[in-house]
Amino acid sequence: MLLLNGKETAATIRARLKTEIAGLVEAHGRPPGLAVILVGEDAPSQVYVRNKERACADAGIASQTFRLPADTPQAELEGHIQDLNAREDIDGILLQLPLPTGLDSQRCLDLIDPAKDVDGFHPVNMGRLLLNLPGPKPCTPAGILTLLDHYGIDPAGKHCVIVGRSNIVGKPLAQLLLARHGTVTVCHSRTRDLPAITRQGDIVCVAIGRTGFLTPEMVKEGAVVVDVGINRTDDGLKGDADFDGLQDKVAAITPVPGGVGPMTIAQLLLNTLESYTARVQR
Ligand SMILES: Nc1nc2c(c(=O)[nH]1)N[C@@H](CN(C=O)c1ccc(C(=O)N[C@@H](CCC(=O)O)C(=O)O)cc1)CN2
Repeated sequence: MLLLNGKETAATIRARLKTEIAGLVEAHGRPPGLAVILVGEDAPSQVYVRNKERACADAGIASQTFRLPADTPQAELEGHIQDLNAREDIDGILLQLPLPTGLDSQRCLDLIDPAKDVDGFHPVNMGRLLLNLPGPKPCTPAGILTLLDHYGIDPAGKHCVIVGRSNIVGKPLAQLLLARHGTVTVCHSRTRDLPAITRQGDIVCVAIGRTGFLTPEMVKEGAVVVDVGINRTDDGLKGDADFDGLQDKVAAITPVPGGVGPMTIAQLLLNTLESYTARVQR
């Protein structure tokens, strides 16, 4: 069984980016700038944002986090986004999701300048993804593709089964795998006889937020399992896949923690660098 080590792979990418960014700062006189907006007190989001801040600092990206209270009015939040759209030193804007109840995340995402949309969630960039045009790719799905590439796992011709149809993971992942010539099936809460479908998967990606949901009976011998779930349990962080049970059956699997999560952050740095490069070359 091959362990798809996202922590190590992300570290390699981040080291390369650090060198590249140092050269670009010399050439252009300023570092890439990332603005992160974090609204409310969601505990996992605080962890993810802190990890993003640390990764940026290490790579030489100037990141600023705007921490806003959970009762921030929609109009005020939208005002912040518009201010950041106008700032020359900001190349990327990221709105950490989920937002507290009562705030309309789609309206906010729609407002982010597509050229600064380092999450790739703006409808224009989602459309570009669908059409296979250049543009920022959502960080988790793009990070998964980079991880598969790193280990020489090519989705071309493979049956890729995705469990979960979120805008952040399932849908964009389906497009990226399709663009890489995978045969893609997206399953969700209304899918009938899910195990019969996951058992067909050469690559099975699970992103539904239920601890240990994907069991050995649900995958075929020699499948590749990509676990996107991060569930906080009394036994620590657990994925959506039963890692221990699957180990002896699969050809490769991502761990949680240390699998897809660190790749999400590496991809954010890549997207920020791309946005910066495009803006300094205008
Ligand atoms: N604006 C966005 N919001 C959210 C995204 C996103 O891509 N953009 N994705 C997820 C959360 N996420 C990024 O923000 C994210 C998830 C996990 C990790 C990570 O480093 N995981 C570590 C464990 C960290 C821990 O919890 O202790 C791992 O798996 O090893 C980074 C980013 C939802 N929101």
